[in-house]
Amino acid sequence: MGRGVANIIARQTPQLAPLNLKITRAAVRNLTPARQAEHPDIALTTDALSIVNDPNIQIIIEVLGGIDLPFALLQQALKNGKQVITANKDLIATHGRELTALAQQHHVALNYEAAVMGSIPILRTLNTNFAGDQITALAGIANGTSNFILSQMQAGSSYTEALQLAQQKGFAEADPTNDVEGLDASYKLLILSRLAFNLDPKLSSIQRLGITTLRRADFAAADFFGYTIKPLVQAIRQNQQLRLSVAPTLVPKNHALAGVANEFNAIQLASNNTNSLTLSGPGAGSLPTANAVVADLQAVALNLQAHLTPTNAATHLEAAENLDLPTQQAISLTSNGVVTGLDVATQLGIHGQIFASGDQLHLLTQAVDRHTVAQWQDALSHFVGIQLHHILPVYDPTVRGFVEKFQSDEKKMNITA
Ligand SMILES: NC(=O)C1=CN([C@@H]2O[C@H](COP(=O)(O)OP(=O)(O)OC[C@H]3O[C@@H](n4cnc5c(N)ncnc54)[C@H](OP(=O)(O)O)[C@@H]3O)[C@@H](O)[C@H]2O)C=CC1
Ligand SMILES: N[C@@H](CC=O)C(=O)O
Repeated sequence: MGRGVANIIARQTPQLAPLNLKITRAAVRNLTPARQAEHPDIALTTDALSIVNDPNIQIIIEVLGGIDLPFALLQQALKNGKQVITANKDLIATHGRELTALAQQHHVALNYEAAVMGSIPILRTLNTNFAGDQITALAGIANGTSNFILSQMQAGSSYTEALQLAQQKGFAEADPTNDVEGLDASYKLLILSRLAFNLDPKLSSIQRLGITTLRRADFAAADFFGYTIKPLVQAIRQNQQLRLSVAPTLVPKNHALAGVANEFNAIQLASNNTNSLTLSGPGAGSLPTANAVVADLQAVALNLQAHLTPTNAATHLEAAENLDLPTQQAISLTSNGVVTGLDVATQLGIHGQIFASGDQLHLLTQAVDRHTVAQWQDALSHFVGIQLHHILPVYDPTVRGFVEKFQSDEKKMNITA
């Protein structure tokens, strides 16, 4: 992404030109004469700390990745009075509070729009558009790599092929484990929760499930039940309580989020005044996410020009408690050919629908609480003749304040049907 930022700044658009922005130094891990020759105006170094301590530099943009090194670098940068921009959700989710406090203390900016949902200006929207409103829930797709992989699998690719393509296209993290295990989206959900609800949930309070156990059979079953599968982040607020989840989730086929494909991300906010607001755009990739970094850069540079002291969001956060809401589930199993879906449903007390295809069994269940899901998981892992693949949640937009929009979508479908 660093290259994307440099390319955009070099274009000197009419909005950027008057700001006189110039990249003078950049840190890379592998420095070669050929690489330096590609960027004659930028002094490359492998010593990132020397940039942070350079008195001639006003603004630091961190796009290295990781947690410990950027944390040390950005602490030093803020103490040195530099404006800081980062795209690093791992860092902001983990140490955002300390860094924000440090930025406040030194009267400098700490901006991180690119860290959440790439090109979508969601943090700016949360910071500026809901002053007189209260957000009650949010739902969306926050990881481009997972959405890309699931979209490609639905179109016929294997998981491995799809992941390799996501890596080639620069969507995945250097180590894609965080993408496919839902940790990247969880970090983004923590940051969103702070800005949307002024609450500070713990990473461990997120019900998290990765996409690695999904198979093509799951898409066929979801389709039969009237759904598609999307890597969804969800947050529902009731007073000081939050229900947070990151999981491949069955989304009704007629819902707006079902149509968000490949590396695109989207977010729907439910609030008291606006009911439902949806934003969508590329969530990963060099230029779209660099665009968000440059938007932060413009804001910081305009503040510097106007000698304004920046304000940093989410400084007074309250602890969040866990909320449990009954949710429908989709159970995916392989049978030995003797055990039927009805056997499983009867044994577990499931009232729902069954889809069987060869030895693959899928059950769409009634809404249950977390405790029941855990009991089912335990029972199915000991069930003779059955192999459990996963239990996925089902998205119910009516629970979270998107009621009117969802109903109007349904009416539209009925009229055209
Ligand atoms: N890719 C995307 O779509 C998005 C990424 N992000 C975030 O942006 C950050 C960067 O991601 P991305 O651009 O994909 O990552 P890359 O791995 O492509 O780029 C990281 C850059 O940082 C340099 N670097 C890493 N470690 C060091 C170090 N110790 N000292 C000096 N230079 C170092 C690397 O140098 P070298 O080239 O020599 O290895 C490389 O140029 C991450 O925090 C990521 O989560 C956020 C939104 C979207
Ligand atoms: N790896 C991330 C990049 C952007 O945050 C993703 O796939 O969404």
